[in-house]
Amino acid sequence: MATILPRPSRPAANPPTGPLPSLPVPKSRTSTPSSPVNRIPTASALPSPTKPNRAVSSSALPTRPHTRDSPSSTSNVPTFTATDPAGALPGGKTLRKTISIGAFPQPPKYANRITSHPPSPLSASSTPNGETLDQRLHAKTIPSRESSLRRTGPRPSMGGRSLLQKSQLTTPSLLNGNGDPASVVNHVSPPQSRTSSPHGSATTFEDIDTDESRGRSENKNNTDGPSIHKDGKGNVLVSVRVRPEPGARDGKQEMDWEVNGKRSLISYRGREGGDYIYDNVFDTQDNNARVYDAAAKRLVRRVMEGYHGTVFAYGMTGTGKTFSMQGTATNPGVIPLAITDIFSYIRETPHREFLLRVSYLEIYNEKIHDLLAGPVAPGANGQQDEIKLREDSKRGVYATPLKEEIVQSPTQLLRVIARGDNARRVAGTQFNARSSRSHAVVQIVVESRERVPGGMASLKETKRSAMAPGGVRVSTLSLIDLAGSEKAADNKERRTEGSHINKSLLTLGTVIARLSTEKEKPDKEKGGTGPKDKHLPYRDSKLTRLLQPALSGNSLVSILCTIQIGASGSAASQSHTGETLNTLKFASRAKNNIVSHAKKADESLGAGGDAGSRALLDRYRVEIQELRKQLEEQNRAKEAKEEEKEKEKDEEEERARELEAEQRHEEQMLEMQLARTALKERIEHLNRLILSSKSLGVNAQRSFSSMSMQNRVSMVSNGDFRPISARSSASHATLEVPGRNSPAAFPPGTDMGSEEDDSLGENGDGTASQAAQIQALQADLADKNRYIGTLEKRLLQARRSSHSRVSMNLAQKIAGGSEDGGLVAVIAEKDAEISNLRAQLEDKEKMIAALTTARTKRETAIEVGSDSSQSRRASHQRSEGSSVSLRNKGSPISPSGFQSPQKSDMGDVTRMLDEMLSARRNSVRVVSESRPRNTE
Ligand SMILES: Nc1ncnc2c1ncn2[C@@H]1O[C@H](COP(=O)(O)OP(=O)(O)OP(=O)(O)O)[C@@H](O)[C@H]1O
Repeated sequence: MATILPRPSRPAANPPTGPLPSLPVPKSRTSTPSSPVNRIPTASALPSPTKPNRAVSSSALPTRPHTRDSPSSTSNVPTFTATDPAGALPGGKTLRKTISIGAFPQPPKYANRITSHPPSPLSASSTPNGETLDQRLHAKTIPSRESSLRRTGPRPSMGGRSLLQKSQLTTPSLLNGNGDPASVVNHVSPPQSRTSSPHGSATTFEDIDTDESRGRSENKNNTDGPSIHKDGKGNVLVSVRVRPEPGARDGKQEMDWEVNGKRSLISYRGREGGDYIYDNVFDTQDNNARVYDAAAKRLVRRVMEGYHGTVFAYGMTGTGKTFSMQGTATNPGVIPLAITDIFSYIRETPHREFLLRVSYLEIYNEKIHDLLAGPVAPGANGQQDEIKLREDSKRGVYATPLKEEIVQSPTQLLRVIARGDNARRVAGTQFNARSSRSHAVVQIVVESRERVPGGMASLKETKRSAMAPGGVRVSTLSLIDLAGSEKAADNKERRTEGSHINKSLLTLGTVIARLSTEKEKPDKEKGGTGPKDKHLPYRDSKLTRLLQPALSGNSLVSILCTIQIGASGSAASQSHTGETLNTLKFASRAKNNIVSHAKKADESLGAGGDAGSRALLDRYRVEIQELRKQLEEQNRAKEAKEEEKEKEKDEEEERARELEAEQRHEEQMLEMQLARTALKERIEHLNRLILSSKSLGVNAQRSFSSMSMQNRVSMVSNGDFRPISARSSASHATLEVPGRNSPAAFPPGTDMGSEEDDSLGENGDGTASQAAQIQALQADLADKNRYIGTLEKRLLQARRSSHSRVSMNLAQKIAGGSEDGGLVAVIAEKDAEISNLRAQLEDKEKMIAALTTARTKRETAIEVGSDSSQSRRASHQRSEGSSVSLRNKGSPISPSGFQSPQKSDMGDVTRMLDEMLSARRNSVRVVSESRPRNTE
């Protein structure tokens, strides 16, 4: 009789250093097949029909009739009866600390979620016939437990225990319910199923389980059915699934076996037989959805809440491990259903944000391979990097380097896993045409954190605030499909694989068995140092090393053991029985020995430390922040650059405008210079003319004097005095004619200017003077023509240079009365000047014509005069005295024939010149008035 003593919880990562203890002999768990009656629950243990909760619990962990106080089986066939038949220690002493999966915090009640949430994104992963995964699940009718295998009539031990009603036994699930939202709503877990941690907090040692309490639990179980989990404490959820025998008729199972799903019981009445009761027993009729709902669903929920969780399938080759974990398109297994639930949970938890990453490895021949690594790159020697197992205080044991893929949808996650499945090593064996030759481990790392109210916008710049308000919670769901234990195969390769598989499974069994041994050893026996002393051979195989965190209690664990029961007398029966019993023993040991003290993962704050560096969510959040900042900086830099560019462009435009303005200014200056020069020239010229006129005034008097002499002569001769206008007698042109004094023409002592000489001519008779005047006028005319030509040329040039600009801006300038309006005025002035000069030209031409005419007439008159003088000379000789007296008086006597025409010609010319001069003066005055003063 063994006594289970209290055992302290074991740290997660504390490899034992003490000597190897001997292999466990679970005496305390041996059952006595000879007294099975005692292990069978009494009628009182049957669930009460007055407890409707039981049937609607989604947790509805199947009845676990604890029969640990029943007579034990033989030492060779340990059963679930792990307790001392004597019951608890005196005084109700706590014997061990265990946690029931049934006591895991329940998932939140989402009463309306079926109706209020959008369809699952998994709908993308529809079956070939268009069904979605959910649809498939809904369509699948969960077989009644009444269809459990019941081989024979009621055994004495089962007494009058009646079968549960179908409605009570159907395990409702939010995923595989009957599709009626109302019924789904009602199918929430009963409150008693989460007594230990109602709000999903860490499991605590309040869940201490004692033999005594177990005994009570059993009684309760017997009365309350599934509500046993209210108090019933298991440390791990262990389920056994029976694979249908190919070709076996329903109900015609091996006579030695009884599989009772309702009671979660498997009984074997053969040699070394006994009753085995687990958390769940699935018979051949149960489909994968039912298996998932009962064995993994709640664990997956807990993982989403922050617990580590491990589900693994264990069993002999060909018994349905892969079938249960992966399933088929129409009967999805634990992995796809877990994925569905993970994303459902994310949808139902809007106040948190999640990041999922997945890795997939296999342990083949004691080597770890990354199933997601893809084909090995050429040149890599045909081998992947060797993947090693490492351990740290935060992560526990982990494989590295291992590819992790971030996934965002169920479809994506399923695809990744399908990719890994394809890479997994399978081969045909004696028992399975497609036998998994490796242990396959899917790990889904779930990171989650509280959503930041107000979204990212409210996040400030610091990293710390980027983490606010809570830290990141990291938990891991490990879904493991172990390779099947098998007997030695003929094929060498299979033999090698088999030996590795068997060795690792054996180590797993040893570790689990030793957990029990260590647990049972009092501290004193172990040397008094507690858990440090125990040696658990985790390192003996990669599998146990990888499973170490789960087995040592850091994780919630659900073990699905698969068995196959052959028909009596069949070969399968013979060969399977031993393996099946081994599997059942393994399950029992695991059930009793693994102690879970799994706690909700801490929420790591900040990016420092291991946990922080692991939390991709944090890293990404920080990275997002930093990238956002970089983006903002880049935007700012870009804006600044653009502004600078704009400024440069503006400056360039400004420069171009200034240059243009400068050019325009230069042009204007040039034009003005030209105009100024022209005006200066003109002023000089006109001044010369005016001065000539003035001097003509002086000369006119002189001329007048000289002419008055003539006039006097004429007055004397004919008494007719006609004053001659000083102006009329002189042309400005005479000024430019070089003077040739003719003293003979003027009285001695008279101050005669050179112009007087000109005006009087060489001969003193005005002939030379007129010719000179004509010459001078012609020269003046040529000058003026040149001047006009120059002006016209310059004007043309100026016009050409500013034509386009002026024409463009003319209207505006005129309208705006801008300063450039002056240019127009200048042009207009120049036009006026040109027309004025033309008028002058015409005047001069007229003057020349008049002078020419006058000269002609004068010459004619002179000729006539010379003829008369000859005759006069003759008559003079005749009348000598009279003529001398006249000459002495100084009174020239003009012969009428000579004097009259000359006088008339001169009058015409003088009048003409007088008119022209006055017109000229007027025009000069106008021009000089309109000209700015500074042109001087
Ligand atoms: N519960 C079941 N219902 C129907 N078919 C099943 C069931 N379990 C297993 N099978 C079938 O049995 C065969 C072997 O199953 P599976 O490959 O899952 O076994 P296994 O335990 O994974 O074997 P191994 O360890 O060799 O990989 C498969 O063809 C599978 O479809």
